[in-house]
Amino acid sequence: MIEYRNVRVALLGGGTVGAQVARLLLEHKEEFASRVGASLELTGIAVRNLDAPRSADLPKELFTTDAESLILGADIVIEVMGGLEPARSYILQAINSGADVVTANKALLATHGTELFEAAERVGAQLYFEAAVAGAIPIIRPLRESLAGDRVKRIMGIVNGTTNYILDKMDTEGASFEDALAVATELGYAEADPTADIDAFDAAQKASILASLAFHTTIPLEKVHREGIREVTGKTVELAKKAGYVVKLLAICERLIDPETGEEAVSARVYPALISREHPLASVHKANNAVFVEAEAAGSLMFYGAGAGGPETASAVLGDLVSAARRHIIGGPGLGASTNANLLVLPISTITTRYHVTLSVYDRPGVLASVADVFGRHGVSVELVEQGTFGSEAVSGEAAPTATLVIGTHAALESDLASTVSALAQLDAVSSVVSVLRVEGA
Ligand SMILES: NC(=O)c1ccc[n+]([C@@H]2O[C@H](COP(=O)([O-])OP(=O)(O)OC[C@H]3O[C@@H](n4cnc5c(N)ncnc54)[C@H](O)[C@@H]3O)[C@@H](O)[C@H]2O)c1
Ligand SMILES: N[C@@H](CCO)C(=O)O
Ligand code: NA
Repeated sequence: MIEYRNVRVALLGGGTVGAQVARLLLEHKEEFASRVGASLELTGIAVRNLDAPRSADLPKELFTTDAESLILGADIVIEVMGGLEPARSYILQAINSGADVVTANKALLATHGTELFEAAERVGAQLYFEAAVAGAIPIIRPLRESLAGDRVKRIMGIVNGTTNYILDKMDTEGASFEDALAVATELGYAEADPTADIDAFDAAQKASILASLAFHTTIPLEKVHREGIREVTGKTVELAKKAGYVVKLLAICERLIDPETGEEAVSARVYPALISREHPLASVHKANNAVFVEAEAAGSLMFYGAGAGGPETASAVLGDLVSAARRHIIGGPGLGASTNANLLVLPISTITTRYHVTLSVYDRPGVLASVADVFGRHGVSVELVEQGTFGSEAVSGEAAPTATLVIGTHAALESDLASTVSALAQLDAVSSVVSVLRVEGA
């Protein structure tokens, strides 16, 4: 029997992800030891409530509420607690006491990443975070290592499992937003506060991490344009379906030219968009994620798989743990990531894309002409107009027939589209602007 050296692993968090990390670590102890060349000893699991139900049957004596003592005795600390504090302080404590760190916490990395990476670099500690973006899918390591010798031009993908689950259920089963969210929460996909998913904070955090790695530039969270799926109604999904599209929450990070200076710049943005049903992203169902990466030399790459879930996310955490443990026993500093390209992050107003504007209009003569005139005056070229009459709306106390107009545009500048929409809302013929959705992936 081989006598392995011990690597002490402290686990912070025993929830959806943490319980599965602990289970797999204990179940495959021998395999981990032979793979790493050291025994990975789980020294404890820090939790808030010792008696909370767990998704795995784990030895009671491993649980503690004293995270700080657990960190003190650890070689590697895995943080799967979530939230900004005390996660930030615990990770800093771990780094400063000589431990390496594995985290799944995108909120923390997108908010305090610079501080944590600098702290790790100062002492040569390793900081791994594969689980923070797109769950089980290997995407951090490909960007940080495999593509480090290439120039990434564009990333487009679905990076939030919860919202994909909701939109998919609305599209395929006609489910209500609320019912689909309840199931996604039950299945452990949603964040502790699902607002983070619905309002796309989670996707924006992931876009900030992806763009920073891809473009070697710190992309602060507040520079990521963010729109969530709260406004996406059953009607929006139904109209999209009729027109041959599906609504997906997309994260897009790309290199662009700054129109003002002619210099290279970048954009990072997250919003619900229409994707043709023929596009590969249209067939990303349930809580799966998919990320397309376009690089100068490599060309187009596609990463697909489970974006959320306990065992799935635990797989990414454990992959990081194996890497960290191997390096821990060999010694030497952790992996760095360069951010010295310092590219400017462009505002959303400078982005060009196609749009579908859905209007509810009064069914009167001349409506189409006045709507088309507004688009023309703002320099937005119309590609298609579709009309369907349904419903009626009260005007000055009387019911008046209303029609739905869907106007598809050619590629237009975001700022021109925004002024078009404001002007449309002022037209007498327009009862309301039902939705404005970008069309991506053409
Ligand atoms: N659930 C997923 O599918 C998924 C996927 C990828 C990344 N993540 C990330 O993984 C992390 C954990 O997610 P989760 O779904 O397992 O969360 P969870 O809410 O199910 O579990 C959190 C665990 O951390 C413990 N905890 C929280 N605050 C604590 C504190 N102050 N002291 C001690 N223990 C504390 C809780 O007791 C609980 O055991 C988050 O950062 C999340 O964004 C989750
Ligand atoms: N709440 C996140 C977990 C995975 O990061 C999601 O739904 O994608
Ligand atoms: Na991942």
